Amino acid sequence: MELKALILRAPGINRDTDAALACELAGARPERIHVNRLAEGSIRLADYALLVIPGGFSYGDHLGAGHLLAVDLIHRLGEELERFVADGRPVIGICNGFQVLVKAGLLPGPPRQSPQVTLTTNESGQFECRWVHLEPVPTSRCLFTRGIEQPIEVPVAHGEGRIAVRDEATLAELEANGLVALRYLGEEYPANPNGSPHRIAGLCNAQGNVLGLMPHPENAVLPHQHPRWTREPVRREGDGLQIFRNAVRYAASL
Ligand SMILES: NC(=O)CC[C@H](N)C(=O)O
Repeated sequence: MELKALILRAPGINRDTDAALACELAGARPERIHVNRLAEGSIRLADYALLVIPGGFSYGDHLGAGHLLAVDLIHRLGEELERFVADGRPVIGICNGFQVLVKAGLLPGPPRQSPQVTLTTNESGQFECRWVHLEPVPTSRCLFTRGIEQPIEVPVAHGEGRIAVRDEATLAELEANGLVALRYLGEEYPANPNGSPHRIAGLCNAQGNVLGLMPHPENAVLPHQHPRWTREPVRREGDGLQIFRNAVRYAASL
């Protein structure tokens, strides 16, 4: 049976069709659903195998990117979301979606009273838009990066992608618990586009079924999306597709 992926829509989210294409290429059936349809109960999150919170500028990035959509989700759909995560179903938040998951307390999770981790303005003080190299962390618990052994190339496009942690102990805890899923391949700007400590590009939860990342794997699924596609040996597909395929494969195994 074909697995259904829920691609969340909300005011200002703009990469939902890209995320839908990535899910489709990975073998799932994407449905782009507005947050209000879920909140009013006409659509149930529990009927889906996979949840994607795409990138964009939800609610105009007011009060900090992802903040208002996080508040919206927690207040209107908090229990459903927590159940979805507890059931082990895959959730991926991309860029603005990552910011939403962090600000909702779902990453690194479990929800805590006082957040230890947040995402804030890039060290450069400006919006950063370019392709970057990412290395999956082999010791991570993340199900989305399993089996990806080589660095991957995907684009970034964000203004608030720098991980900020409460203290060094929090950072050490993220590392020790296998919650760092992806790193930028290079410490210095522009390889590390936002100045995140430990080159962190993506975090997962302790169960490994929730991944948030600043880069956009959904924009690196087709060979010709790569900026050098005419100048390098022909690719079969974009590097980012592996992440979606892993999610679909895992969801099918549940
Ligand atoms: N592409 C995105 O999702 C951008 C996220 C957010 N609006 C930022 O600028 O940081």
